[in-house]
Parts: sequence; structure tokens; C-alpha cells
Amino acid sequence: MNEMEILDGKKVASALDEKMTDRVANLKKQNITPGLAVILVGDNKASSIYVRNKKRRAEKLGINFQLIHFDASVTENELLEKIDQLNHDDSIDGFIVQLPLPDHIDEDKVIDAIDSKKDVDGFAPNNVGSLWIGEPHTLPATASGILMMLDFYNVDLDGKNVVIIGRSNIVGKPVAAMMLAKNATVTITHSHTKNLSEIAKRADVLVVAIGQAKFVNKDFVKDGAVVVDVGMDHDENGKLCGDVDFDNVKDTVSMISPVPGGVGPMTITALVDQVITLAEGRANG
Ligand SMILES: Nc1nc2c(c(=O)[nH]1)N[C@@H](CN(C=O)c1ccc(C(=O)N[C@@H](CCC(=O)O)C(=O)O)cc1)CN2
Repeated sequence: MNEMEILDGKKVASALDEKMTDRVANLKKQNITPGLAVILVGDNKASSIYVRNKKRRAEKLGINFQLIHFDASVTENELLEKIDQLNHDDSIDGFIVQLPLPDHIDEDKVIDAIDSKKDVDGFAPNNVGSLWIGEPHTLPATASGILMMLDFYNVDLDGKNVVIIGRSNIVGKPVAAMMLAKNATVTITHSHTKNLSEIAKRADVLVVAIGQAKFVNKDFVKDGAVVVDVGMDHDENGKLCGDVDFDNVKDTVSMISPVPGGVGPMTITALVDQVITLAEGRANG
């Protein structure tokens, strides 16, 4: 049996908070306060909680936080107008539109309208392209948070076999690009992949982001593998769980991120880190 280590996102987040607080203090000495805005549309309960957590975290670090909260009935044009204002607001280093959006709003159009220089979600096509050519400007927060967490635990990706289950623009694809840049050998798998468990079982590092509760069990996991669970699902009792059956794989893995308390807290860390980096860019002209 392996000695298993938990990839503790809360612990990493609070360790990194110290450094970020210092960076903000340095900026303030130069009369620069990092600014983050979040556009929230409607009253989706989970989104409201995530935005509240972003606000708390940003303010704790000394970042100026602006919440723009629209009713669910906001028109696409009203939203685009607000985005245009934020694109031109010099006090805002970066902003995001909290997803999901109501059905009557075209998500792609909204993301396209965000100035890629201020796109701290890293979702704008320019930023996606820059990431894939190895010259990233901003990075999707969840993917970036995963790499920050692996780095904290000294997981070296160079030459490792990484298998990613899930090909979303928010997680699977950016994680692949970022791990490729760290010289990993990356395989992206998805719902049409044949012999999925066989491929997953070759992974030194397995990243699971498919949105199906407890989908991955020990048939998918090589002995000693590092498993990163990006799922946010609910089990048969309505309890929050991940895409990985934690209890089933815990004696097989060398490291695993739990849900909750793994990747989730790192998402906000990566977002605020990126806002501070943009403000540092502003300070350096
Ligand atoms: N514009 C964006 N919208 C959304 C993103 C995003 O990165 N950009 N990601 C998700 C939501 N999200 C941040 O926005 C997020 C999700 C989960 C967590 C988190 O800390 N999860 C906890 C569990 C929380 C719970 O108990 O419900 C954990 O895993 O420990 C943070 C941020 C969709 N929208």
C-alpha cells in the first residue's frame, strides 16, 4: 500500500496569500491598487457564493473589488455596454463575467467583448491562442490553480505521462496546454474515447474534469499515480463530491486532491494572483 498525500488546496491557498499580500503592499507603495471587477447576472445560488468568496478574498489581500450585479432579465446589449465600460476603466486591471449566463445571452459573444488584456479568466480567443503558442498573457483560473497546487507539492511534470479526462475550454484544454509547456506527455480523453480506463491507467498524473460523480475508480488509476479531481458533483445523498471515487482510489494513489478542499480553493487564488500580476504590469508601465 502507498503512503498517500492529500493535495490540500486550502493549505496552499493560505500559504500563497502571504506572498500575494506582500505584492499588493509593494504596489500600494507605488500608489497602485489592483482592481478586480466581477459581473454577476441573476441569482444562481452557487454563482452568488463563488462571487462572494472572490470578493472576500480580493478584499482580504487589499485588492479593490467591484461587483456589478444585473437582474437575470438584463439584455445582451446592456451587458456588452458594461463590458465596454470596464474595458476602458483604468482602475480595473482585470474583470470576469461569472458563468453560467442565462440562456438568452450568447456566452461566446460576451467573452469575445472582453478586452483580452483584462481577461483574467483567460477565456478570450486571443488569450487561448497565446497560451497554445507558449506565450500566455492570462490563464484560466482553474487550470492555473491546478498547476500552482502541483508546483507547491513539488510534482515535477517533465517527461511525465499526463492523462486528462475532459476536453472543456475552461479546464481540460488549458490544463493540457499548460502541462505541455512543462514538458509533460499529454493525452486528452473524452466521452468518445475508446478504452478510457486503460489509457487513464497509464497516467503518472491523472486530471479528471468530466462532471460525473465518482466516475473514476481504481480501474482507472495506476499504482502511485497523482490524481487531480476537478469535479463538483453531488452523490446519491446530495453531498458534494468529485468525479473521482475518493474512497475507492485512496489506497492506490500517491497524491490526490479532495472535493471539497482541493482544486476549488485554488481557483480563486489563481484569479487574484493574475489580477495582481496585471497591476504589477501597470506599475512597470
Ligand atoms: N467566469 C467564470 N465562471 C466560472 C468559473 C470560472 O473560473 N470563471 N468557475 C466555476 C465556479 N468557480 C469560480 O468561479 C468556483 C467553483 C468552485 C470553487 C470552490 O472553492 N469549491 C469548493 C467547494 C464549494 C462548495 O462547498 O460548494 C471546493 O472545491 O472546495 C471556487 C470557485 C464556474 N463559473
